[in-house]
Amino acid sequence: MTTDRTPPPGAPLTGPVAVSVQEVRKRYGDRQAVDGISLDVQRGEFFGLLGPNGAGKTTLIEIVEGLRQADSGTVEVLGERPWPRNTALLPRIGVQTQASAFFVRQTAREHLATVAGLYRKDAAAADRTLETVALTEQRDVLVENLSGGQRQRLAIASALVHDPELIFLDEPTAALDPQARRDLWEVLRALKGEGRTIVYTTHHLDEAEALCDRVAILVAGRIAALDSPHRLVAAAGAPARLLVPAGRIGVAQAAALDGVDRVSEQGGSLVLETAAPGRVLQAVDALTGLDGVMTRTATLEDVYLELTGHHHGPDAGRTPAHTTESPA
Ligand SMILES: Nc1ncnc2c1ncn2[C@@H]1O[C@H](COP(=O)(O)OP(=O)(O)OP(=O)(O)O)[C@@H](O)[C@H]1O
Repeated sequence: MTTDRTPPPGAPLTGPVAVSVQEVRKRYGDRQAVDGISLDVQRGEFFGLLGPNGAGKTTLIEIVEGLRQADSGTVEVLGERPWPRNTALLPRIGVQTQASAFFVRQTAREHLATVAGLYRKDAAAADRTLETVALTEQRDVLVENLSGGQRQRLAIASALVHDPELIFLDEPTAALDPQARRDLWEVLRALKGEGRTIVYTTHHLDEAEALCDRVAILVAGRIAALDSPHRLVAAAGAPARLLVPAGRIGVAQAAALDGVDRVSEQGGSLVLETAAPGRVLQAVDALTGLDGVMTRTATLEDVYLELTGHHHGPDAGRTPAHTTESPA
């Protein structure tokens, strides 16, 4: 049984478990791809699996999906063992992969109706799912003529058309332009809103932060962190940065402000690092006013880079991709 264990950090205190992974290991030759991973995914949860290339995400997911056999450990999916290959699970799970295959000479609707037929679902299920992923307008467009974003949505629709309880999505927003990515986020949020459990692999940390209830960060086959993005960021205790346009206050003056830990000059701004942004903002306000002053707070990407060893020092947070910016 999986329900009598202490819930993982950030998880609801009670609640049914969709996926339970206990001490799972998988070795390829001398490469320990998965090295004793334990985690639970709650039903209805949007769970992110993050980690650098080669961290073991795909191997773990494929073990959970029943596509690979673990060397040791136990896995339960919707209360069942996925290995040996458990066909009773197939109608209950949906899988979208980077290698999702399409019937390219069919229209979007024909393609989806074909997939629906494989699960003994009717064409109405295809129409409903096209609506869910906002592809109704493109229903009569040949798959080969769909844009990249539309194809990604069709791949998700193909994983959804049989109405699964649990969905595995592998980098569904890879190669999408920013607007298409944001549009897809709305589709994914709607899926969660329907109560489905989603296991989500991505290299986009902003996306994980925006969508996931909890994330596991894998490093070299082990879990380096597992919690809600918010709690991971808060626990990391990374400093906030206040950016004051250059020339408004001097470096020494800024360094002397109560609560300022470090001051540097970067790209036309004076950057004040602090663990007490409220206090420092007040002090800056009193000195020069807050016009043009920006704050940058730590993000999940900062936590990730710290854990995965790719943090390039205190300036890393200056890159917009690493930070959220908001007017002070
Ligand atoms: N079939 C295989 N045979 C041998 N080694 C493998 C096999 N599959 C994966 N590996 C190795 O196991 C390790 C984990 O790979 P895995 O694909 O699970 O990582 P990943 O986190 O999904 O990476 P990515 O983000 O690049 O998809 C890597 O070192 C990989 O080279």
